[in-house]
Amino acid sequence: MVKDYIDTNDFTKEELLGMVDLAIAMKGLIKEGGEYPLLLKHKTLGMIFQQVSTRTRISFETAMTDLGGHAQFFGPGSIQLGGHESIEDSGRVMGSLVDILMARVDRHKDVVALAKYSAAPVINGMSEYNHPTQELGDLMTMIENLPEGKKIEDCKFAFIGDATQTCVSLMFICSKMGMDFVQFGPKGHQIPDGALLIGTDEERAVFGKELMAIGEENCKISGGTITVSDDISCIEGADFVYTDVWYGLYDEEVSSTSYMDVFYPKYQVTWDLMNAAGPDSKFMHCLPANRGEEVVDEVMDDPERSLCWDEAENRKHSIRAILATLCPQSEPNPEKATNYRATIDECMAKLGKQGL
Ligand SMILES: NC(=O)NCCC[C@H](N)C(=O)O
Repeated sequence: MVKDYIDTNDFTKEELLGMVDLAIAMKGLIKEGGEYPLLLKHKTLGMIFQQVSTRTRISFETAMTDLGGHAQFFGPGSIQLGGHESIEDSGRVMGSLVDILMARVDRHKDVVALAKYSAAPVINGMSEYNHPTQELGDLMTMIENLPEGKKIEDCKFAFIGDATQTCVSLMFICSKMGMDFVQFGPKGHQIPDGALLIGTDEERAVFGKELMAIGEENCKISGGTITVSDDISCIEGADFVYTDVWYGLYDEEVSSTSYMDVFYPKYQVTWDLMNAAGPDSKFMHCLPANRGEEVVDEVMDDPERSLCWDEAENRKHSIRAILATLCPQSEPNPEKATNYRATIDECMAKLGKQGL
């Protein structure tokens, strides 16, 4: 398995499903009152955030505590990546000070560089390109809520609205799993347009084609399909209907047109839209939501068909599994440590204190 969790395309379908199995098992163990699985006792996670975060930060920090470890928070502005210290140097230094790192970055290339130079594994906590920890949590939520008689590869997934990094990420994981993925969104904001990515229209269009090519490669192996359309009939039969904000963390850099004019009302998730997918379709959202914009309250708060609260909780459960999978564990070796223990005892005795 690769060292870092930067992109789910670096993992096989089986490896990703293995992490979901681990996540569901640890969630069950803790919920049933079993002991916390202290798999990362004394391990430290360094968390770098160049963008704000609620779910991701809390999930990582809580997950480390649950596993017996500790998390350090470096908020926006507190650590430079490529400022007065180069990313190479920060990666080398931080990777030697902690056991595992996560970073939510302004630019995807920075989390890639961090991983290259850090000896410790690096987890991508979201970039302008993708959001792989959200992917695993969402896969877990779908697996826990499969329609009766269906396997994950039998399911259809409809993403409504803008081709955000969350949308692109869901295209990656759905195509990896062999699902039918649909983006129902307006032209100019579809995945092949590279809508959320930074750059000129031409650069984004080239990048959008590359994104589609990655998904299509996944489909060749998995048997999945990818459809992008501005015709609502494309969402018919969807088991999961997902949306994200129309104006997110990275849009300030690229968008000046009114997003309401582009998306409202056609791409708002209402009961009519949910029922156009099917009477039993389930609603999902990575959150935070702009209620009354991309989704109406009645859908988001529906106790039967909205999964978005379970989905938010599953961020923690899935991140626990990612950490347990990637963070190196220490093998205690009492015999080898004997000399060091004797020296420590001597030093402590000189200080008039108790040794080990
Ligand atoms: N659940 C999350 O981590 N949400 C992060 C916000 C994603 C949204 N597409 C944004 O860029 O603002």
